[in-house]
Amino acid sequence: MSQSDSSSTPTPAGLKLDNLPKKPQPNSPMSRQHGFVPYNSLVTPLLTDMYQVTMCYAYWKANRHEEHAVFELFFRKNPFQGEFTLFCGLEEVLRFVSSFEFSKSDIEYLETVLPNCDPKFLEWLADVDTSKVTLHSMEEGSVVFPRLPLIRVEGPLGICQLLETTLLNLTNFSSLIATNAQRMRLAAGADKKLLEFGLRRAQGPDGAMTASRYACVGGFDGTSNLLAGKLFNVGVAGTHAHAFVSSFRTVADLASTKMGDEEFWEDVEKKREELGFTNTNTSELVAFVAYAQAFPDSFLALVDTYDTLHSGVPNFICVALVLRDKFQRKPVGIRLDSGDLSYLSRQARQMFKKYGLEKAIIVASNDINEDVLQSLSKQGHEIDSFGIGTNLVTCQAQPALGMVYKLVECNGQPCVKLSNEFEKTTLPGKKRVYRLIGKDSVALVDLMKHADEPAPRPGETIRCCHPFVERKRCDVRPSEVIEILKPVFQDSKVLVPMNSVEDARKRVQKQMSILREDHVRSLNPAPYKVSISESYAVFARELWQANQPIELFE
Ligand SMILES: Nc1ncnc2c1ncn2[C@@H]1O[C@H](COP(=O)(O)OP(=O)(O)OP(=O)(O)O)[C@@H](O)[C@H]1O
Ligand SMILES: O=P(O)(O)OC[C@H]1O[C@H](OP(=O)(O)OP(=O)(O)O)[C@H](O)[C@@H]1O
Ligand SMILES: O=C(O)c1cccnc1
Ligand SMILES: [Mg+2]
Repeated sequence: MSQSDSSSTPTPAGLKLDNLPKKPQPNSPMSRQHGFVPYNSLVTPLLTDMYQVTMCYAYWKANRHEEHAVFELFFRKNPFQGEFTLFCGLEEVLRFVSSFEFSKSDIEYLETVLPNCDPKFLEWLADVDTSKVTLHSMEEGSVVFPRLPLIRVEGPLGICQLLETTLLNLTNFSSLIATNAQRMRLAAGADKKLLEFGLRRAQGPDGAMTASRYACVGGFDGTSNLLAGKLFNVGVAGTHAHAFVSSFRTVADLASTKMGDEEFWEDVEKKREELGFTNTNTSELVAFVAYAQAFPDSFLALVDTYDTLHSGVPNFICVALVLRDKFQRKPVGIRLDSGDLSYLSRQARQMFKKYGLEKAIIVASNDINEDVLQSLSKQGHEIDSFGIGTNLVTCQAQPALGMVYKLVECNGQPCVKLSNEFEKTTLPGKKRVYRLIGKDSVALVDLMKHADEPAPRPGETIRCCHPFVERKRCDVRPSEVIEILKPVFQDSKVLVPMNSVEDARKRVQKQMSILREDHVRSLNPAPYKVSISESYAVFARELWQANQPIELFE
């Protein structure tokens, strides 16, 4: 398998999409300050729903656009019937927020969409920036749970409102993909190589780039997507397709039957006779020789074009033995792309052992998903590496994560949204979030407190209440307390390092290791506790009650 990998962290400037440049506005104080721009040139203030701009206009008309607002971004249910989620997309959010400004042509377009609006609003909009916006966030790659604020956005109401859709767009899919990838990693086992093969099936170019990047954050080892390799500095790898095998017919299709000055093809044919593989497909054997001539130290053959066990694997063995024994080169292995992957991988391994090729690697692909990985792990198999495309990048098992962005405070007053479904009721007011860690470095509970309550301290007994079910409470005495919602953007400055994929991937591994096994198992996992302090519980309940009209029955 041809592979490349590099671990150095690229500079932000080096990460710009070469072929889709979004140049910062030349005179913008923001862009001058950071030079951070989103990877994707479509990520601009106009990549939003129209209602954000119309609401902003109405706030402006009511002279409320400068009122101080606090919004929180969160989701209500973990995806894939699981009990954990990986939070991702922060870096692109920071790139977006720090370069936020409407271009002249954006404003001209908005004028056509809102022809009757006061021109002074558009003048105001043309000057809008995020210098008065503050962001607190979970780290990229954090393990997170329902109802926790993942990003808190504070600042002028009109401007914070304008950020909603884009922030959701940038966090929903990246978090979903990273979570999907991590679930596949758990199902496959830590020792397997996982490769993302989904570019051809992804939801357009940006879906593909996001999937390649966050699959690697979530635990994949690399991707077949070369542009992702270049831009995100992730490992790339690949084998070959059926077209390569079926394009060859006879030995005349080889430019030469030799490798260097030595005969190659004849020796391979002799080997086939010697081993008694009389029925294998000769055109496939020719294709394998051609591939080995091009990649003598990374020869990996797709073996299912004609017949995996009666042609592909024996042909691979013939070429591999000649490569190794005559040329002292390194055959790598095979790829299985159809059939029973458990059975075929075990049969192939047995054949490899018989001919002294026991170290040859077996890559498997073909519509693999989390369930197939789980099932293969139970059945037993000899696969070293999985190539996974469609079901990873399209998140077939759940195509969207329901991240939302809700107003929790405005002009110093807490705000709520009530709902018949209690999960949809919002938690009002500005909150701080703590992860309480137990004796064995295991995460016990996440606790939300009102922003002006004192932080919990290690060693003290802390009463933790269920956000909605009053009788559900527990006491926790943590060994460690970590504040997990941290400042990331203030006074036009990004306050955290821009993560490389590798940093985020390491964070994912570290964070997964503090979760109890029962929260991550695939079948009926146990929910992780997300709780609120007693005093916050009293405050929230009073507010919910104050806002809920009381019906009169007669
Ligand atoms: N041992 C196994 N246990 C569970 N699932 C498997 C096993 N082997 C393969 N699979 C999965 O079963 C499905 C087989 O799909 P399908 O029937 O379309 O493939 P195929 O007929 O083997 O190959 P193709 O149609 O591509 O020639 C795939 O999703 C594959 O990942
Ligand atoms: O199955 P996925 O998880 O999406 O992995 C990627 C697939 O893409 C390639 O073939 P393609 O599907 O294009 O053709 P094939 O089905 O005929 O092999 C490859 O051989 C894999 O089967
Ligand atoms: O390199 C491969 O084998 C590959 C890449 C993309 C899709 N399917 C297979
Ligand atoms: Mg396929």
